[in-house]
Amino acid sequence: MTVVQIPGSKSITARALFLAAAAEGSSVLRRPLLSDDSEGFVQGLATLGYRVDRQPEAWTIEGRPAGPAVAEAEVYCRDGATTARFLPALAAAGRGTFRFDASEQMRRRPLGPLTGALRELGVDLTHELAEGHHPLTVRADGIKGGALTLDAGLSSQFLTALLLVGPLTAEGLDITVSDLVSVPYVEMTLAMMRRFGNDARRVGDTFHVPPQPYRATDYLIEPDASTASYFLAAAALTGRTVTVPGLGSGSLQGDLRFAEVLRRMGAEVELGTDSVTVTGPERLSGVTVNMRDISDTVPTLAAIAPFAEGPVRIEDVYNTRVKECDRLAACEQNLAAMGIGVSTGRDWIEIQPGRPTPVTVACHGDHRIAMAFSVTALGLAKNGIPGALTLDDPGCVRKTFPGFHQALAELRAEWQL
Ligand SMILES: O=C(O)C1=C[C@@H](OP(=O)(O)O)[C@@H](O)[C@H](O)C1
Ligand SMILES: C=C(OP(=O)(O)O)C(=O)O
Repeated sequence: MTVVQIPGSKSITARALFLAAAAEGSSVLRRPLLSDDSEGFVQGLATLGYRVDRQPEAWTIEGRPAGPAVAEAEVYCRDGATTARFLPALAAAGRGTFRFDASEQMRRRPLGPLTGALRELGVDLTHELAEGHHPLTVRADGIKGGALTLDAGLSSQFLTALLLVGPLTAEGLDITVSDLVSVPYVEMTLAMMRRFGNDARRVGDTFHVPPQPYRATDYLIEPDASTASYFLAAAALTGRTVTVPGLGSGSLQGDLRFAEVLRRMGAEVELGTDSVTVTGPERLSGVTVNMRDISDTVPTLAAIAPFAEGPVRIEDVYNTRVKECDRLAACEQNLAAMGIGVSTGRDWIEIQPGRPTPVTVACHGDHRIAMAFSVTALGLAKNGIPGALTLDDPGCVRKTFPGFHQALAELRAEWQL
C-alpha cells in the first residue's frame, strides 16, 4: 500500500480566501494550496489592498466587509478561472475602479453570464476587447442586491461568484439558475458560506442569500480530490493500492466520486471517514459514465481508458470544451496520435480498448491534460510497451500541483515501473 499526500484543494482554497477577505475579523486558513492558481488569487487580493500573512502551512487574512482597501487597482488573474471570476464580484461590492486582466488562455474562457448578472444588479462594468471576456473594468459603488436569473450551463463558477458576494450586498440576492453544471462545486460554496456564518440556501432552482455578514473562521483545507484522481487512477491501472489521507466520506469535493467510477470499472474502493483507498483489479472493465458533476476528472478517465477491457464512454461534459483548453478535443487528439480508436460528439467522448504507442502529448497548456496522460505512461510500462511518453509542456502542472512530476516519479520508483 502506498500513501500519497495530496496538496490542498484549489477550489476550497479560493473560496476560503474570498470568504476570509469578506469577513469581519482575521481568519486563518490551514494547509492552503501552494500553486500558481492560489498564488494568483492571493496576489489579486493583495493588489486590492487586503492583508494576507503567508506562512507555508497557514495563511492569515484580515477581512474587510466593505470591500477592497484601495480605490484603484489593476489585478492580473493569470490562468485561474476562480480568480478571474470570483474577484471581479468581490470588487463590485466595494467602492473604486478596478481593472482585471488574465492570461491569453483565460481571456478566451467565458465570463459573459457573470458580467451580465453583475450589470443586471446595477454594477458599472465594461469589457475592453470582447464582450463577456477579460480584460474588464468594474467601477464599483456597492451592490444593492435583489433578484436575478443566471445561465450556469457553461460554468458553475458564475453562480459561486454571485453566491459568495451575496452577503456583501445591502439586501441579499435571489438567484434563479438554469442548466447548472458542476453541482457539487455549488454545494461546496454553500457549505463553506455556512462555515463563515451565512445561511444561504437552495430552494428548487433558486438560491437565496441573506445579507448576513460573514464572520472570521479558522479553516482547515482538504487535499484536492481532482489532483488525487491521478494517483487513484494510477493504482487502478497498475493493480497497486494507493491511500490518500485527508479525503474521506465527509469531503466537500464532488471529484472524490471519481473513486466510484473506478469501482464500477472493477477497482476496490474503501472510503473511510478520513481517507480513500483504491486497489486496482487485474484488468479494468469498460464503463459508460455521466461526468457532468465531476468534469475535471474527464481527462483522468480518458487517459487510462485504452487499457480497459471494453469501451469507455463519458457523457454530458460539454463544458469541458471551455476549460484551460477544449479537453474533449485534446483527449481525442492525443489518444488518436497513440493509435487508439476514439470518437467525440458535442458533449461526449468514447474510447476503444487498445495498445497505445508512446507520443509527445500536446498539453495545450492544460495541467489536467499533462497530469492525466502522465498516468498513461504507467500503463505503457505495466504492459511492457517500449518507448517513452513525453509532454510538450510539463511545466503547465504548476497551475494546481507544481510538485506533480516529482510525486509521480516517486510512485513509479516505489512500484519499479
Ligand atoms: O468552482 C470551482 O472551484 C470549480 C468549478 C468547476 O468549474 P465549472 O463550474 O466551470 O465546471 C471546476 O471545473 C473548476 O476546476 C473549479
Ligand atoms: C477547470 C479548471 O480550472 P479553473 O476553471 O478553476 O481555471 C481545472 O482546474 O481543471
